[in-house]
Amino acid sequence: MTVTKPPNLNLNATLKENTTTEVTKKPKSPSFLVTKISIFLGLTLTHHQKIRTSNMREDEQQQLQTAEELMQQLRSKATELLLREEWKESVQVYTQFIGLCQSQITETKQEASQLSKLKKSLCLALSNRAEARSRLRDFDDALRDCEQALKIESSHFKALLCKGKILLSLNRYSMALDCFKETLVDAQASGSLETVNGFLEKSKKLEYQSRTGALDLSDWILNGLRGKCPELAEYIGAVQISKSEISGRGLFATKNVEAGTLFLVTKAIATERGILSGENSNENEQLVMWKNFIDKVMESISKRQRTRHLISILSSGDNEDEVEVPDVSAFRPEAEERRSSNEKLDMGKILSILDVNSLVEDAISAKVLGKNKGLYGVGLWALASFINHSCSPNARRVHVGDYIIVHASRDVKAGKEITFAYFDMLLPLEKRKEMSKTWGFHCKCKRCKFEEGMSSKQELSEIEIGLERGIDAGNAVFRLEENMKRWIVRGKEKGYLRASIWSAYAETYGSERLMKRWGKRIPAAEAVVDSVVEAVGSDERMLKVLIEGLKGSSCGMPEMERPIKLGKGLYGKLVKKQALKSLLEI
Ligand SMILES: C[S@@+](CC[C@H](N)C(=O)[O-])C[C@H]1O[C@@H](n2cnc3c(N)ncnc32)[C@H](O)[C@@H]1O
Repeated sequence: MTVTKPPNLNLNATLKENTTTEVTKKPKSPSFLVTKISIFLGLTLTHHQKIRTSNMREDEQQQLQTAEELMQQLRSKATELLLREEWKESVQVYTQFIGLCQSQITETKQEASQLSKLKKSLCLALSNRAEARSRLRDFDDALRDCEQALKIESSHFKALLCKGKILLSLNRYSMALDCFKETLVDAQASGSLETVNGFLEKSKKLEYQSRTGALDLSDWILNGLRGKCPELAEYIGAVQISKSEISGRGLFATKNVEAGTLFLVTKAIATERGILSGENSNENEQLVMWKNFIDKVMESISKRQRTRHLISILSSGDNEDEVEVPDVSAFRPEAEERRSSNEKLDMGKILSILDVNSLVEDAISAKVLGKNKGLYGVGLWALASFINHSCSPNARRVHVGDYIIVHASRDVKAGKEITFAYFDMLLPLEKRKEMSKTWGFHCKCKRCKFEEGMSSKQELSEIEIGLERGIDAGNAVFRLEENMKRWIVRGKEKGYLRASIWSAYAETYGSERLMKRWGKRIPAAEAVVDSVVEAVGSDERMLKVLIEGLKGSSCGMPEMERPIKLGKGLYGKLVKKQALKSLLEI
């Protein structure tokens, strides 16, 4: 919406000084405010100049009248700005109005009827300022405005409606639901029944989702991910934060779950997205995106005490084993707001925290639903930041809009640490070491420890080097399989080594020529896929091999169950079986 500012109202410049005027501060005297505000706003000065020059001459009545006139002008300016969606300026003018109104109430003698009129005006102004503040995503202050308005009039329709909307934005669904229920009383009279019912439905749906984790994105997915992303609710499943053997703290399952089960759904503290110019994308493009991302995080910290607190408990990479282990309940949207701001959080620390915890949405180990191709995204998700990396992960992340959904990519037992891959784990040890180095750590996962123990095996490095130099993929697979028999490698460990040269397996199973030559001397694709999935969880590339194999055979229903299970590990329980089939194109 393009709008021009009203004439004579250079609010940005003139009101700067007043932007910090808070309703909680002690109100200034009416005459002081009247004069000051009039000058700032360039309103009808003659009256107020009179007040200033003949301060003592004017009687109280005249002052009241003047204040009333000024309040009227302020109110209409603020309303005009609100309608123009000039939120910041509207907050500023409402702040002036509210200050004046409060001082009229507390510091001047008013008749009962006049006092009640003033209180009504104050309530409305507080509700309107809350609306403008919430549009600026200044939710803490907006909520305070609503609460102040509701202290004056507990059933004030606009304040309740605005409070409900803010609570929804803060993902406090059950509180929002209660709030909207209260607005029902006056909704009919104010002609807003339909709006209120819409909000009621929405909060009911989200409250249920956040309690049960029951998400169903089937329709949206079957519809080709077109249109707006579905609305999601934050959800925390059977998880807790504890000390990790990998490093510092980690997230742990508190009960046995099967592949596909949701662990958590959380909204980003901030995200930044942009289209990079593909292979030619230069460092500058990414730097600009990161700068914007950091700005957004900073803004969020400055506006919300809770964000500040949550960020302050994330790892900055230093002394990770000594930092406190927070309770997972601190991440529930309805958790008590922390009012204290004694957390030390300077710019240097914030940058380290972002460095350690930010995730790139379209990493190979993540799934992004409903986003244009080529869109690069980075974000910070507080609770997901406690998930350590593993090269044999048991969870995956799916990105939908600003939400991250973390689910089990294979069955997970109670008490096990939940891990996902920060980078591609279908690579040999040395390549993965290089990747973890760029993340600033030396990977201590079970698979890396096992493969480090195998590094003395000359044959293994010969296979890897051979592959880099372009030896026949089938030959590499054959050699690894034969060597594993000799080394007596079993179970999951077989899966680890196979995962390390997965590209050779995929190439072999996908090539008629290679299968003709090696097919009878290497294990069947399904058995290899099963062992790799068991070791490192579901991945699209294994699914591809499986589906290609199935397409080539006349498969019956039992064979379909395998890709469906793999698909669940990939997409979680976000999609019903039918939608999953169409997603997998089977
Ligand atoms: C997003 S945080 C994960 C949570 C972190 N452990 C904590 O206590 O807050 C990422 C940091 O955890 C540590 N980390 C994660 N995965 C690891 C791994 N596989 N091996 C060693 N350190 C790891 C690294 O210090 C990394 O910078």
